[in-house]
Amino acid sequence: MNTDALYPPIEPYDSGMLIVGDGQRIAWEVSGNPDGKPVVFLHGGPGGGTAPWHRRFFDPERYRIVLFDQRGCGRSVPHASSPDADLRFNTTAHLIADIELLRKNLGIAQWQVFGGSWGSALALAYAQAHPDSVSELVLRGIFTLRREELEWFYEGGAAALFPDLWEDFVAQIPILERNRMIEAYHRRLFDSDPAVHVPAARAWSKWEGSTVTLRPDEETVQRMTEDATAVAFARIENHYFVNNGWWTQGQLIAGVDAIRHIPAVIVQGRYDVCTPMMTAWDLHRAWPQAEFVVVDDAGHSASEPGIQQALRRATDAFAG
Ligand SMILES: CNCC(=O)c1nnc(C(C)(C)C)o1
Repeated sequence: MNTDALYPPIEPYDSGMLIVGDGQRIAWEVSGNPDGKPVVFLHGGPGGGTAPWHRRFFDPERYRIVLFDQRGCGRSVPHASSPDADLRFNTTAHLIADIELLRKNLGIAQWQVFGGSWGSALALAYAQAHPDSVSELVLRGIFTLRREELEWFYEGGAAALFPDLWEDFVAQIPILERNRMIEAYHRRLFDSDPAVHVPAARAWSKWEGSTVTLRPDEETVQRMTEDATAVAFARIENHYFVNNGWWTQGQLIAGVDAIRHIPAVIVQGRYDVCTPMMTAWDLHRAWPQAEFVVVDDAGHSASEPGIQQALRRATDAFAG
C-alpha cells in the first residue's frame, strides 16, 4: 500500500480497554499531541477494526488522535469470531453510545469525526444524534445501508464488473438460495460448525477485499481473509445488513438538517465499486454546504493515493 500522502508512522502515548456494558470492552488508543485538536477515527465494515496506519491521516503536531475498535472486532472483546459470539448487544445504537462514553472518559468536549464507508454511516448517525459533540466531519466512501446499496454489492449489481470474483462469492451458496445472498450467508456465518462458518466468512471477506481497491491489492485480501478476522468481519457486517443498520430507508440523508451547520468534507472515489457514488451524490445534493470531492482515479479504499491526498487535505485544513 502506498502511503506517501500520509504523515509518518507514530505510536500511541495512551491506550486501554473501556468497559461499555453488556459484557463488552472496546480497545482504544490516543496518539499525536495531547493538547491538540481532538479527532476520532471510525473504521469501516462494520467489523473492520483499526490499524496503525489509520493514525497517519492527521498531523501529529496538531491533532489528538483517537482510534478505537468497535464492538466485537480488532482488539475489542468478546471477539465476534469466538464460538459463543453474541451480537445482540452489537447495534448502531450501542456503537453511538460507546463513542459518547469514550469521548467523556477522555475528557473531550467536542471532536472531529472521521469515517469511511461504514465509518461514514456511523459518523452521520453519531453526529445526528449528538451534534454538539462534533466539531467537523470528514467522510469517505459514503455508505448508508439503503436496500439499493446492499443489493448493488451483495445481490448481483457489482457482479457485472467482477463476474469472475462473483462466481467465487456465490459458490458458497446453493443455487436455489442465491436470490437472497445476504440471508443465505447469514445462515452459514452463524452456523456453530467452523467447517461451515469459516469458509463462508473467507468467501464473504474475499469478495469485499478484492473489490475495494481500483487495482488488485493482495495484501488487503490476505489480511481480510485470515480466519478470525474474516469471521468477525463477515458476521458483524452481515448482522448489520440484515437489520439495515436499524435505520429506516434513507434516514441518514433525510437527517442532514441536524448537522447542516457542521463543517464537513465528503471524499468519494469515482470508481468505488463497494459503495458506489450514487449515495455520495444523494448526500451532496441534500447537503450542498459540505465540501464534495470526487477522486477521479480511485476506488473505495482509504488506501488509494488520491483518496489519501484528499483526506489529508481535509484534516490539514480543519487543523487550521
Ligand atoms: C460494505 N462495507 C463497507 C465498509 O465499511 C468497508 N469497506 N472496506 C472496508 C475495510 C477497509 C474494513 C475492508 O470496510
